[in-house]
Amino acid sequence: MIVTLTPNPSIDRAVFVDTLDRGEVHRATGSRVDPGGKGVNVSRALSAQQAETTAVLPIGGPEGHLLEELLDAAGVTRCSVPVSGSVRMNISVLEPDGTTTKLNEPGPQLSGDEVDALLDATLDRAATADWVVGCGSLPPGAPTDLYATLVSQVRERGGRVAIDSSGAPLAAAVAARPHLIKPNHEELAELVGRALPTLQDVRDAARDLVASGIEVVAVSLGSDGALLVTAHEALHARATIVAPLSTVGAGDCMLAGLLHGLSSGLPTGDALATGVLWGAAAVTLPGSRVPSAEDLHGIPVQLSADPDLSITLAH
Ligand SMILES: Nc1ncnc2c1ncn2[C@@H]1O[C@H](COP(=O)(O)OP(=O)(O)O)[C@@H](O)[C@H]1O
Ligand SMILES: O=P(O)(O)OC[C@H]1O[C@](O)(COP(=O)(O)O)[C@@H](O)[C@@H]1O
Repeated sequence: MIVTLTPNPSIDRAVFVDTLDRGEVHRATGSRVDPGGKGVNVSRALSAQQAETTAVLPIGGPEGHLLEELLDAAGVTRCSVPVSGSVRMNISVLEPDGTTTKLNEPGPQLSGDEVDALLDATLDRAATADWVVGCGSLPPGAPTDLYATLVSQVRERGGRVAIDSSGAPLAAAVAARPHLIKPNHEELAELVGRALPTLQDVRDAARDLVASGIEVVAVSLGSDGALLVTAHEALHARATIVAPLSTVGAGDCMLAGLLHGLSSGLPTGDALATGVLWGAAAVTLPGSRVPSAEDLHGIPVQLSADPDLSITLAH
């Protein structure tokens, strides 16, 4: 069972336009609404593959009601923690060539009691979980060390904990030594404070983090797939998608597949390949739709234990 904590969930509204011109009126060609937030997406991706998961999240305001309805309709088991502010709405503007422009709101102000209630609800479920995962940005009022606290408390209880965040909350969590982190290329560069133009640069940065006490550093690299580094190996996997539709939530699906593989007892390489497959399948789908079992068919994944480290990464 995988428990996700999303301190700052969202309603994700994807709006489709022919081209995006700043300052102009646009007639959208379509739109869709999905439940959102990184941990929510991890739980959605797991549920869509019949894997056991519970999403812990704050719920407040009319957007909170809608989020609960959407999660119930998707069959995602949830633990809602009532809060006084409203869940945010994040907007993605999608152009036909796959270019995605995102507008993420800050989220509601949480009180200290609301933050404590979120942590307690997550830790209550930690005993029965293979993994506890803290994901996404923090809303106003949540302390920067929220994920660091989650890491220490799950560790104290003997559980395994993964973090997918960015900036200061990720840096604080890393100091508490989670078992796994899943930064993307940009988040890893920010974490280590330098540009990482090649796969070797990414491997070296991930190795430093492993040396600091994190067991698994899985770096998602967009169209370049993902690199997973442990004390013993550096594995690379990728899948080619010719016409990506939407990358929103691809990293969350990749993390869901990786954790599902690890908790099912797959060897690390196969777990990575599962993550890359789920991430690649996600980019073939509109908005932040998560892949079903059928969506995973026919996408070949190349896995290498000895990747060409000299390649320059796409971004
Ligand atoms: N253009 C693409 N082609 C193929 N796979 C992709 C593409 N973009 C993303 N992916 C898949 O989705 C995963 C996550 O993408 P990435 O953009 O790195 O994550 P994030 O959403 O966290 O920024 C990648 O590891 C890869 O498996
Ligand atoms: O918590 P953040 O960093 O604002 O991100 C939240 C947004 O990210 C998502 O989880 C999608 O993630 P990515 O596009 O980064 O893969 C959306 O569902 C949500 O709107």
